[in-house]
Amino acid sequence: MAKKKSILDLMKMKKEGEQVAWVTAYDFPTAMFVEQAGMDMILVGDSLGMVTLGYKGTIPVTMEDCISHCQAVRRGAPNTWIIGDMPFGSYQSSDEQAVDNAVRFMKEADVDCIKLEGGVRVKTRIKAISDAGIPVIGHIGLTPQSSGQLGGFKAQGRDVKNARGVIEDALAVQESGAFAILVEAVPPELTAFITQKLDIPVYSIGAGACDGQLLISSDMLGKFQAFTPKFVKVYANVAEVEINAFKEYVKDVKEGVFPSDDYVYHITDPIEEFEKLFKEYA
Ligand SMILES: Nc1nc(=O)c2c([nH]1)NC[C@@H]1CN(c3ccc(C(=O)N[C@@H](CCC(=O)O)C(=O)O)cc3)CN21
Ligand SMILES: CC(C)C(=O)C(=O)O
Ligand SMILES: [Mg+2]
Repeated sequence: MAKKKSILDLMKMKKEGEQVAWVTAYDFPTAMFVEQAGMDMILVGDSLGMVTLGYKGTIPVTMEDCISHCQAVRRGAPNTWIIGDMPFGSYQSSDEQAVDNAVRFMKEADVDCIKLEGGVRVKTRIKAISDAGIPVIGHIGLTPQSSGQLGGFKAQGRDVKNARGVIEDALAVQESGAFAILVEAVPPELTAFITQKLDIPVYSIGAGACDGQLLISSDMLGKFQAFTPKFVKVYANVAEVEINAFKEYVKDVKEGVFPSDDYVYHITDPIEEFEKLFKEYA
């Protein structure tokens, strides 16, 4: 089994040009499979609200939801770098609130670092959490928790005015002490510029080439049916596999094909003894 990565390994990978591959996971079995596949990191995204709980967005997700999913993922992937995703409302009020909740992720869920959304406007939050000794990943570009302000889940930085804002956010994240940054849904030209401008690793979800790539596991496995962002490469159709299996089971049950003799427990006393017992109670 591969040794769990440290922050130094991630820095070294950037320096040596080795790409970092990561996905989201939300539950114990997926975490096990991801670790067995040799993934570099796992994000327990607040996207769990959409892909495992069925919410329309990430706003309703609570600290308790995140902690409980992080715990399940840690049990499944004890040797993988795990990122806890701070949910909406867990760092918006104050630096103190942000530190308290980041500490909860570390103490209660044994994550390796936390991620939070925003650039310029969360500078003091990133600094406060970093100063508490907790590694922080920034998250800029399309920030789903503020999709209301962005007018929906819309790609960012496509015009020069908006791209300036993304660059300012990237600089703010690095200055504040984050050890890495995730850029979501911006054009590859902008990501490339940010990657050569910053010293810290730059990772992408839907933002083209840089130091590593993230995808939502449910999207790449074909398990999320509400929508599929343009940037998702679909590697499997797990929904189809599951639906077909459930259909077959329904058919077997209705037709009395299941359970056949292979799927029952056999008696250990002679049948005559059982018949006597049944007669006694008949
Ligand atoms: N399952 C899942 N996968 C994701 O990648 C994901 C989530 N959920 N939830 C939170 C955010 C939202 N994501 C998205 C969603 C849509 C686009 C997208 O391609 N938007 C279109 C516009 C759609 C519209 O017209 O509103 C675009 O061109 O920007 C990008 C990222 C990424 N994140
Ligand atoms: C969309 C990604 C980057 C995320 O933050 C999540 O999965 O919650
Ligand atoms: Mg998130």
